[in-house]
Amino acid sequence: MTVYEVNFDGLVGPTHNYSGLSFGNVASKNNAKQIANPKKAALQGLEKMLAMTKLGLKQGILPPQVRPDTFTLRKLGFSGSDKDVITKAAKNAPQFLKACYSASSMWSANAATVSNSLDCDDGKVHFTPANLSNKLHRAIEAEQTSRTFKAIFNNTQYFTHHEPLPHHPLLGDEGAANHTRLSNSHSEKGLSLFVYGEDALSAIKPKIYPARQTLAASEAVARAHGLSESNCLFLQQNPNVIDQGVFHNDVIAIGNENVLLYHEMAFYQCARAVEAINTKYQGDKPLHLIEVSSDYVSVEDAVSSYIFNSQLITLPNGTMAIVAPTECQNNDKVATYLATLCEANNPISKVIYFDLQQSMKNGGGPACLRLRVPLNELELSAVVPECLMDEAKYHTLTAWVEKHYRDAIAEDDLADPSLLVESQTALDELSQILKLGSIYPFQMD
Ligand SMILES: N=C(N)NCCC[C@H](NC(=O)CCC(=O)O)C(=O)O
Repeated sequence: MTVYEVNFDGLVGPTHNYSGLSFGNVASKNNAKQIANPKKAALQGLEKMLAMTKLGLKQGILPPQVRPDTFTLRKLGFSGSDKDVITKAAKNAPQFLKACYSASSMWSANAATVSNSLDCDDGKVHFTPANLSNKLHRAIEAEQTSRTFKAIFNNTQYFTHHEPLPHHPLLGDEGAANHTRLSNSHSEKGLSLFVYGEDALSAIKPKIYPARQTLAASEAVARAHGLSESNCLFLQQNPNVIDQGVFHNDVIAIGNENVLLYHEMAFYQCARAVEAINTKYQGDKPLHLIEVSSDYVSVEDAVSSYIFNSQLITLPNGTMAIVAPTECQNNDKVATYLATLCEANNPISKVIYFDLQQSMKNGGGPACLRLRVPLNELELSAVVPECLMDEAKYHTLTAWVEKHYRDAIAEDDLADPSLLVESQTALDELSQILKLGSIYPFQMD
């Protein structure tokens, strides 16, 4: 049966802002305190989703989380009405208020690790929401992510949902941003490549920035999903590139079916890592391991342009395309490299550029904005259909964004309690558009 890679993009939430929350993510730090445009951010994301459907791909939509997260603020000791909670947090702990206001669930590559049912011992699609333990503003996503997935993929005949791993430094899990799958095609068994930032038992670690994904977490996810040893490979990310701002593997490598595009500095002991991939790969189609030398694209250019955070997609005609941010087009070296790549002997035939600047300024490129969910036709028919994109849904959602979103949010706006009311009103309406029922805590009171 054909398996489609269905990209579920995180719809940008109404509180999108730049708070400099992600230590180790260069863009987040550089753009902190700038004025964000949530309306533009959401429309840029929807544009990409619609374009994917026009290319003939299946496209899903993941609703944003509710922000500000007053439930977390209450756990932190702020009490009274919601208005009181926000006012007190703004005055006494602005850093916590910012964490509870982040629209970071848009970066759905970090929402979960998802395994193709062909790879899992029980023949079901497995989901493990990422605990995102390394950053407070992201760690608070896990609970709602679980609820949302259970609502969208709500058929136990096809889908198995695991709990996020426990929050502990040994078990930091950042989801699919550190997982890719190599295979003849999505419709055949594949090799799961898990890339971790650190192993607690080893001294090989970054020195400046945190490694967010641990080996123990990757192993636990593979175990829970029932992946076989012969179909999994655990590789360490090069700690030196983490220290240059490569906070997830998807900022330095991207895979799709029988192609892996990676920077020569991506992996710890890169030559050995590549040998291990070659040895374990079981497909009979040639595996294209495309190494990008620093002579063509430096790590610095990779981080500023996000070339590896492109989506590598298989088009209906069997060739592949790279969906890249316009920052790549604006960097001569990177644009030249991409043009050359399309001419070379590999399945990649074209580059499609998107303006995703609002998300990019927080370190989130095209690949961060989507979670790959491999689904065969039966599994796809079990997904809540309203969560799949088409032209009509695009128009409904753009109208919804135009109605509810602000076009500017600055740091001081976070103290304004009316933003909470606007956000909840918008999401209440969205959960009805997507026919998801009451998935948000404020709807359950
Ligand atoms: N590479 C992938 N898959 N995802 C990118 C996530 C970007 C996100 N940025 C932020 O959370 C910044 C929020 C702020 O600073 O306001 C992060 O660092 O976790």
